[in-house]
Amino acid sequence: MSTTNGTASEKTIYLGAFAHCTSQQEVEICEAGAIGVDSDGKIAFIERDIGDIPAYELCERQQGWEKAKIVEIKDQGFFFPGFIDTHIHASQYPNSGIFGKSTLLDWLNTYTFPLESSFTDLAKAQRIYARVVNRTLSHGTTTACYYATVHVEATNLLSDICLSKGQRAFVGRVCMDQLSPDYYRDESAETAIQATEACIAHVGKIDPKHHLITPIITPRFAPSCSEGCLNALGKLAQQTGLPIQTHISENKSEIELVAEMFPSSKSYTDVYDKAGLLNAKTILAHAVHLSPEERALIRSRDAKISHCPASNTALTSGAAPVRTLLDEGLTVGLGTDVSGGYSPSILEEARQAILVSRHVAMVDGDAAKLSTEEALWLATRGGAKVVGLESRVGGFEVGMDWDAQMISLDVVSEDGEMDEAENKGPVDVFMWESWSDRLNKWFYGGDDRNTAAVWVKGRLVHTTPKYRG
Ligand SMILES: O=c1[nH]c(=O)c2nc[nH]c2[nH]1
Ligand SMILES: [Zn+2]
Repeated sequence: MSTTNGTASEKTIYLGAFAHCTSQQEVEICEAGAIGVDSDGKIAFIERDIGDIPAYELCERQQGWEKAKIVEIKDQGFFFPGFIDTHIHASQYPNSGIFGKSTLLDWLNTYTFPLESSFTDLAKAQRIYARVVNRTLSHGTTTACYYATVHVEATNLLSDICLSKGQRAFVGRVCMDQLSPDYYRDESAETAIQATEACIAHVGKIDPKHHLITPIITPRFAPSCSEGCLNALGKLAQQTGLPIQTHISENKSEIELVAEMFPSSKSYTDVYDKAGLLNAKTILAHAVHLSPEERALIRSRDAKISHCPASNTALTSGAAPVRTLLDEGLTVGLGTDVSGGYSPSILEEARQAILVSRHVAMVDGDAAKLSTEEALWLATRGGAKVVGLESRVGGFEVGMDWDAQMISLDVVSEDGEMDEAENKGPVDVFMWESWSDRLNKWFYGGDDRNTAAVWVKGRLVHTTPKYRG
């Protein structure tokens, strides 16, 4: 049962192992836990060592929880916070995996603009957006920062779909009034602003308090926006207090283009800063080739970074220096950047973050390597900070929302057999592994077949047959 504001209506106690990041370097694994979630979808209590206490006794122990529903992990799995995708193009989902040998600027013209321009067709938009929301939920993404297209109706449809399916989402109508094809662009800065305001007004009607859906101001990137458009979007951000998302410093040709197009700006970052688009609610995707001065400016404005390693590798954009970004105190999360990135899975993105950090380490030294714990931190707590929701999601603490996933692992029996009908996941557990080993096996080998169930604000938004709640 869900209420209109997208929260659970039944008190529930989640029983079994749970894991979450307690710092950038540490994952707490609790083998026998109990997490009580109230009717608003908020965590009301956490018990860390319930031992063999039966479920009914647990309910009686907590005043007012006698009739609570119990959801128990029955295999060797664990609860984990939902993932946060800080940068994904919902409209590009059908192009996942289609990029050939292209690099950013020809990729946009060859693959991306033709697909995005077709979102005048609302039936097509409905089909694609329903699919991408289902798919990301099935991979455990409880919060997503979406780019839609320039089309107001289709962008509003994406907001409607996220709301009805219960995914927490930031939905951006893309602004692009220059250097874009004639068949796909805003006529002028004024029309870009009007269309953005129309999308903001729509969310104001369907979710006025932004319980789940928040509009996000979205200049595509500096080359596709005139100075007038950037300035007007900066003003709109200031008037509304809404967050901002854009791309920065992804590819060397793009950076040269920005320098040519904005000769009075000191850097790519300065273009956004001058327009009033660089503040604590700004999400900058990629940030591969930033200079030390640009990183210092971003830090001073408290703007956030979405690291998109799969996309950066696929489009040969470069390897973002994540260790440097973190050491300098910048806030970083992960973005799938579908369809520059080929996968809608943040777990896959976290693995890619680790592998890319190895490539950086081969040049810069071992300190550049990210650990499993750090990658999981970026996927949850880091992402939560990037979207300004760190007090509500990304971990398990009293008062936070129950945005969570149930991870299930298949257990190989004593004789080496498995019930193939029941066990279809990619990760086998032999029961001699430590909990930390199990977490690593899921991290490197797992996929959506391990994501048995997903909740947002306590509302069950995705299940597989593995879920027996
Ligand atoms: O990865 C990217 N995807 C895009 O759609 C885009 N547009 C501008 N710059 C971009 N980078
Ligand atoms: Zn992108």
